[in-house]
Amino acid sequence: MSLIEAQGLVKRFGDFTAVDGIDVRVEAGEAFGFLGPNGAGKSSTMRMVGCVSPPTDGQLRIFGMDPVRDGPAIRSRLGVCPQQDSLDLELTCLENLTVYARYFGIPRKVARERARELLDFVQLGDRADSPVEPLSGGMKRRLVIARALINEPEIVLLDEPTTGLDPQARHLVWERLFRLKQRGVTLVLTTHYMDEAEQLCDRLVVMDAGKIVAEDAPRALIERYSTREVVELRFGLDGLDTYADKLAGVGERLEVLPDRILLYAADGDDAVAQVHGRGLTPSSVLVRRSTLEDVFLHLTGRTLVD
Ligand SMILES: Nc1ncnc2c1ncn2[C@@H]1O[C@H](COP(=O)(O)OP(=O)(O)OP(=O)(O)O)[C@@H](O)[C@H]1O
Repeated sequence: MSLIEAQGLVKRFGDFTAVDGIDVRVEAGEAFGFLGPNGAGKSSTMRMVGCVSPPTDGQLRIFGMDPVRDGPAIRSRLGVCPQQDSLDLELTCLENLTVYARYFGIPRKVARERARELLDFVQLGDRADSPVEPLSGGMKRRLVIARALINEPEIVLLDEPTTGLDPQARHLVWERLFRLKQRGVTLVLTTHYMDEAEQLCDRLVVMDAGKIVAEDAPRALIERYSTREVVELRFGLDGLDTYADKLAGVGERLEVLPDRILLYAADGDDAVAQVHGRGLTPSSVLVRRSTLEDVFLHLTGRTLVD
């Protein structure tokens, strides 16, 4: 049995359809991602899975149960890290965890022991008795992860786990999430960062405008929808379409963005030689590996982050 199973899942707000008939299966022990730009319907999906927002239509089963009928039973086995940290700023780090533990009816002594272990796990052991307010954004995010683990959940839902964090803080969060996965916890996360999706997810769905446009392992998606390498060419901002016409036939495909042209080719250096062979002199040339951003661009014609 899959831990999460959605079929034709729909969420509407009035006339607006935020989630438009998606099919998803999440298996035990995997890290599963919803990748898409702002407004794609990722959070709305997570809120349905978290049993805080009832589906408008379709089927949803979590641990084989119905989120509307069996919400409390499902929630007792879920850990939730919402997009907004929602910590109690006046309490200490430890108290934030022990107070949260009460919602699950965890005995006080057990809660305190677990809270201390979890604070160590997220590298906040030395902050147990400090107030939350002065913590950095990255520390607060790790505290929310610790809080989400207080009921020893089988699935942890993470809505944009590193949005707003600096690179170093993001890496610390990623590293803790890797550890969690190693412990056998199933992770379900949303992100609009393609590097986060590539780093963390075993499998993901690409979402756009409420629909799933592709599903697979990150590498498999890149192999299917992009080329091995990409050449980024800059010529100044004007006349990119004219340059694109002159580049017809170089590489397998090209995309014109507002500030650059992307040439998709198995061999980037070979493509660059062809660009020069056509008498073109870009102001900058960058050869890089394809990413999920290229997959998204190919599937939707738009970039993930504007
Ligand atoms: N309670 C609501 N009432 C009306 N519209 C909503 C509501 N919640 C979400 N929406 C709309 O549904 C769409 C999808 O929102 P959702 O938050 O699920 O997207 P998302 O992919 O998670 O993006 P973000 O990263 O910005 O949260 C958006 O256009 C949003 O404005």
